[in-house]
Amino acid sequence: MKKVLTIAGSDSSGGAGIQADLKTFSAHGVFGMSVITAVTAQNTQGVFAVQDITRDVIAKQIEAIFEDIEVDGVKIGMVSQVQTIEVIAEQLRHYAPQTIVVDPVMVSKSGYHLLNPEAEVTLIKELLPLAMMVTPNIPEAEVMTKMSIRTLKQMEEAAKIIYQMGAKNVLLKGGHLEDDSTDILYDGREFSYFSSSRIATKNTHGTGCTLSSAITANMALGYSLNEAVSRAKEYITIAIQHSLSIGKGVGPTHHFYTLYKKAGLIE
Ligand SMILES: Nc1ncnc2c1ncn2[C@@H]1O[C@H](COP(=O)(O)OP(=O)(O)O)[C@@H](O)[C@H]1O
Ligand SMILES: Cc1ncc(COP(=O)(O)O)c(N)n1
Repeated sequence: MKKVLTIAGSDSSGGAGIQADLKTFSAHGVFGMSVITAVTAQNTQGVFAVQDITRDVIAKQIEAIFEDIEVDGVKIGMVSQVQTIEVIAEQLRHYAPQTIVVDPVMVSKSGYHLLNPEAEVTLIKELLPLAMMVTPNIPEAEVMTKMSIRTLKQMEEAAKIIYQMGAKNVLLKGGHLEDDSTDILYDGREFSYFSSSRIATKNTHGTGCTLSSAITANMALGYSLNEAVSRAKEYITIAIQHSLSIGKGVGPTHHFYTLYKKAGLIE
């Protein structure tokens, strides 16, 4: 069985972060492991407190996994602070796993700064050069490039700038634009487009976490980069189509719709 690691924050409400990542891994039939960078007190309505995990405990979690288990893919989500990023980068340079997907999580859908703004530069400098792929959403790409992004043309321009920052591939997600949800992949030579109709729902908590985990799982399973993104896009689209109205705010996606359907557990 393929073994995949998420390095990210915990979301107590189970919709985003570590919890979304592990559910996505399970739904893909890969074995999920986790390094927790921060514990958030969070639900569908907001983030109410964050406890960062110390540098030493993050280092030890990574060491415990890599010294014992072969890792087929790594996904990085919420990294919170400068020292968190530095220790992750240091450890990953040492263990050098083949596939690293970086989701540059900055601000939650509810508006909370999950990444200290002072750490934005560190994330770009330390993590992008290690990344097989980086998956910014539009607001994150705007912070990274300092440009305003409203059109597909501007998404392409931004993807080129982010590529120059060191990631081998850039997947710029279009979930925050108004038209169809088109994600653009740039590999330094050409663009590929992954499109779906916009689904009318407020329940998109954890969509970015889910997409990057699905890409990582598919890459670990041996799919090519383009296939991995295409399958992940299909997965997130179904997960949003069948998202769950849990809680009073922005509800989570449905990770097991396809599995339940196949097993005849739902109509
Ligand atoms: N309303 C929607 N309908 C269809 N796809 C969506 C919708 N919202 C987001 N997506 C897709 O979900 C994935 C996550 O995108 P996005 O919401 O931009 O990221 P983030 O969760 O990081 O803000 C992308 O593939 C995007 O195209
Ligand atoms: C621990 C953690 N990691 C990531 C997100 C981003 O998810 P979203 O953009 O859907 O709020 C989150 N809310 N919490």
